[in-house]
Amino acid sequence: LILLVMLVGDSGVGKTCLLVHFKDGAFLAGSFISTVGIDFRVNAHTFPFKVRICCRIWDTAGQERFRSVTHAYYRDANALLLLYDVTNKASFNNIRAWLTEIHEYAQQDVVVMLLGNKAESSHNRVVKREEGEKLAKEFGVPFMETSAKSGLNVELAFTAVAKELKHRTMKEPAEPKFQLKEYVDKEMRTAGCCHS
Ligand SMILES: Nc1nc2c(ncn2[C@@H]2O[C@H](COP(=O)(O)OP(=O)(O)OP(=O)(O)O)[C@@H](O)[C@H]2O)c(=O)[nH]1
Repeated sequence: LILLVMLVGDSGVGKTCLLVHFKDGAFLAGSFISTVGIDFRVNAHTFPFKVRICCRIWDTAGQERFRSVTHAYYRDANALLLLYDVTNKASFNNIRAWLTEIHEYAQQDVVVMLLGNKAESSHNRVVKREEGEKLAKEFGVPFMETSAKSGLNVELAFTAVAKELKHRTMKEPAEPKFQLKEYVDKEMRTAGCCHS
């Protein structure tokens, strides 16, 4: 069984960098090369550490002109990591539009998680953490801030989604239902990484 996780959000919010960090543990510095259409990055073997499922992660293009390509893939996605950039207000304001699209094109039970990326760049920050939290609450999705540069919550974001998908797939009635939001909150409290 292959589960499909897609990274979506405006161009330049850091989707490719987040994935590269997760995969290679390194920040992709230097020039910004925009993703063209759908880009396959990671295959099944990225999750052997804690979660034994196969996850394929797709990095999508944020640019408007590739949107129709992305739409076509939404319906196959099991989970969507929706990113905005905390140093770019427009990318945050566009989250509502992204969520509307997701509701329109994705599967009804798709797992969505909102990520405020570039959280380490405190000098350029224009979106407060509380704003992200509020928006996520409004739409009933889990939220965390991440940084592909410092590595903040990168592994947690992917692991939490993978765990949720695993629990859904296993459907073991004896086990209590996995609560993605509670898991994320707990992990962040434990790590003490809530404040950036
Ligand atoms: N400071 C900081 N910069 C970041 C971070 N993540 C990405 N960047 C920078 O943001 C720019 C865009 O990153 P990408 O990962 O290519 O963005 P993308 O969302 O994949 O863009 P598209 O492919 O066009 O959709 C690059 O110049 C990165 O170096 C981060 O966490 N912190």
